[in-house]
Amino acid sequence: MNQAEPPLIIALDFPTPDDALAFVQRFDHPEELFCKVGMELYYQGGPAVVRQLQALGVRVFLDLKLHDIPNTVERAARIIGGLGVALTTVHAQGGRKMMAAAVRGVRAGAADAGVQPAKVLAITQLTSTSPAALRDEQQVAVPLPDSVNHLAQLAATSGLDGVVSSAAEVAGMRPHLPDDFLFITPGIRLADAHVDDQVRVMTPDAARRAGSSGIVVGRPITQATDPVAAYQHIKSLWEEPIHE
Ligand SMILES: O=C(O)c1cc(=O)[nH]c(=O)n1[C@@H]1O[C@H](COP(=O)(O)O)[C@@H](O)[C@H]1O
Repeated sequence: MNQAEPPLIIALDFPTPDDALAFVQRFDHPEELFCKVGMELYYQGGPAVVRQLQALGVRVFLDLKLHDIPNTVERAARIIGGLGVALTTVHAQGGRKMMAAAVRGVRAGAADAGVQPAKVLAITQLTSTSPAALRDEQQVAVPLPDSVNHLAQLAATSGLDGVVSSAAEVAGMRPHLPDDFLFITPGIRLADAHVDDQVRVMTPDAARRAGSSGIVVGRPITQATDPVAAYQHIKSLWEEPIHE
């Protein structure tokens, strides 16, 4: 992957490091991949699985969605910062002080280890959250896109580099945020495909047109009969030139 291109990030939601590494090695050029290590794989494989992927040249998004008091988050983020990953996440709902603490922690850890600091993304509203669940379960009275937009602005003014949301909310947020702010969007499905537990979904090409900076795709690739072909197909849709 040309690193200047907006990335297609594969969510390596596998139960063991062996599964994840075997998956990555199906590709002729693992060094062209950008992969997400989430809770399932990290809780089993720890920092070692991150380092094994990095040794294959894979760029890593370590998605642990930190959400705790600022001191705890800062100390955990310091360890993440030392791993030399490209991206990491915290929950915007932890608030301004917690998000700022995460950025401080990541930067301190990166400086200690002599690596580039990860960009820190805020989770806004999970793509599995429906407007009804936001209203009835979380008791958030504003429409879902307004809540996402509010959390994105809170993240930006807390020093974060971007947000995670559905691609459906990107166009509404962009005008209110800095030009280099990142909009990383999971909840990607091909047209007419099973959405699994996702609610706010978009196709790869619609996400691109909506202004996503990068997409995260898991099961449509990892559970495909031919994952390499599925990756290439989704990548070609994502990278299709936009015709206005
Ligand atoms: O932080 C994330 O990456 C994330 C945020 C979100 O709102 N929704 C979401 O699906 N994700 C992650 O994106 C991936 C989506 O996987 P699939 O639904 O299998 O494509 C999973 O690893 C989720 O943990």
